[in-house]
Amino acid sequence: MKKYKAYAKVNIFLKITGKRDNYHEIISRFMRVDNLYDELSFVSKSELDAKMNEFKIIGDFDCEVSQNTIYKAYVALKEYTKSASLEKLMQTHAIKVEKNIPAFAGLGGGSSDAATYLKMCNGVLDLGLSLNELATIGLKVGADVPFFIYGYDSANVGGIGEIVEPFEEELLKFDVYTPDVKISTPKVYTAYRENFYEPVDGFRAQELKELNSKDVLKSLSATEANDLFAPALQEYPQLKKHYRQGYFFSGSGSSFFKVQEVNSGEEK
Ligand SMILES: C[C@@](CO)(OP(=O)(O)O)[C@H](O)COP(=O)(O)OP(=O)(O)OC[C@H]1O[C@@H](n2ccc(N)nc2=O)[C@H](O)[C@@H]1O
Ligand SMILES: Nc1ncnc2c1ncn2[C@@H]1O[C@H](COP(=O)(O)OP(=O)(O)O)[C@@H](O)[C@H]1O
Repeated sequence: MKKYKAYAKVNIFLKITGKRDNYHEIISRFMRVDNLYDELSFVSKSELDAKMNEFKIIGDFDCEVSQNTIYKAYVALKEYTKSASLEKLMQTHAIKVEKNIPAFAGLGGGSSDAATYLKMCNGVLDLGLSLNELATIGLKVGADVPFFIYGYDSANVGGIGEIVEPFEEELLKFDVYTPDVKISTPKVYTAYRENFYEPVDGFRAQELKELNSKDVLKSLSATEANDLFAPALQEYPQLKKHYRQGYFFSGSGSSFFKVQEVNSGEEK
C-alpha cells in the first residue's frame, strides 16, 4: 500500500497584518520540515467493517473521528464533488495515519494530514481537481491547509492562510523540540488581539517577504519574528522555562526550532 508523506512546517516569521471577522490576517513564511512527517495510506477494511460503512481512521489521536481534520477534509470534499466513488472508497477502505508530528505543536500536523488526504483522494479517484480547488476545499478545514496542498518547500502565506506564494530559497534543516505544553491556537490569537494587537505596516511586511529565511532568523529575535510568541508566553507562562537561546517559536506553538549548524566536514 502506497504511503504518502504529510510534512510538518515551521513559521520562520509570522506577523499579523489585520483582522477579518474572528480571524487574523497574517503574513508568514512557511517552510517545510523535511525530516518530520506523518505517513498516510489507504488500507482495505475487513468485510464486517465495510458493512458498518463508517469513516475509519487508524492512528494515534486524542480526538474523536468527527473532530479529526482528515474526516473534516472528507466531508468538505464530498460536499464539493458529490462523488459516489469517494463514498465508496471510504466504505471499503480506512485511512491509516502513522503520526510523527506532535499535536498542538504549531507544526501544522492536522492541517498537513488534511491536505495530504485531499491530494490522495484526488489522485486515487482521478477526481481531476486543480490545486487551487483543493486549496479552496482545504481552507474550510483549517487556515494552514492551503500551504500543504501546494506543497512548496518555502512560501509567503497571507490572508488568513489562503494566499500562498512560493519563495525560491534553499530548504533549511531544523532542530525542532516540542515542550509538553498543549497550546490552544484560538486562545493565543485571542490573547494577541486583546493585549498585543499591533499590525505590521505594509512596507515592513514587503521587506520580510523579500528576505530569505536565514537572513530573517539572523536579524530578528524570537519575539520580533513571531507575533504569537508574546501572547503564548502570557497565556502559558510555563513555556518560559522551555525557551533556549537562539531558537524561534513556530506558529501558535509550543514548538521551538533553529536552523541546524552545518559542520565544516559535512557537504554544503
Ligand atoms: C497559528 C498557525 C500559524 O501557521 O498555525 P499553527 O500554530 O496552528 O500550526 C495558523 O495561523 C493557524 O492555522 P490553523 O491551526 O489551521 O487554524 P484554524 O484551525 O483554521 O483556526 C483555529 C482558530 O485560530 C484562530 N485563527 C487561525 C488562523 C488565523 N489566520 N487567524 C486566527 O485568528 C481562530 O480563532 C480560529 O478559530
Ligand atoms: N489529523 C490530525 N493530526 C493531529 N491533530 C489533529 C488531527 N485532527 C484533529 N486534530 C486535533 O487538532 C489539535 C492539534 O492540531 P495540530 O494541527 O496537530 O496542532 P497545531 O495546530 O498546533 O499544529 C488537537 O486537538 C488534535 O486532537
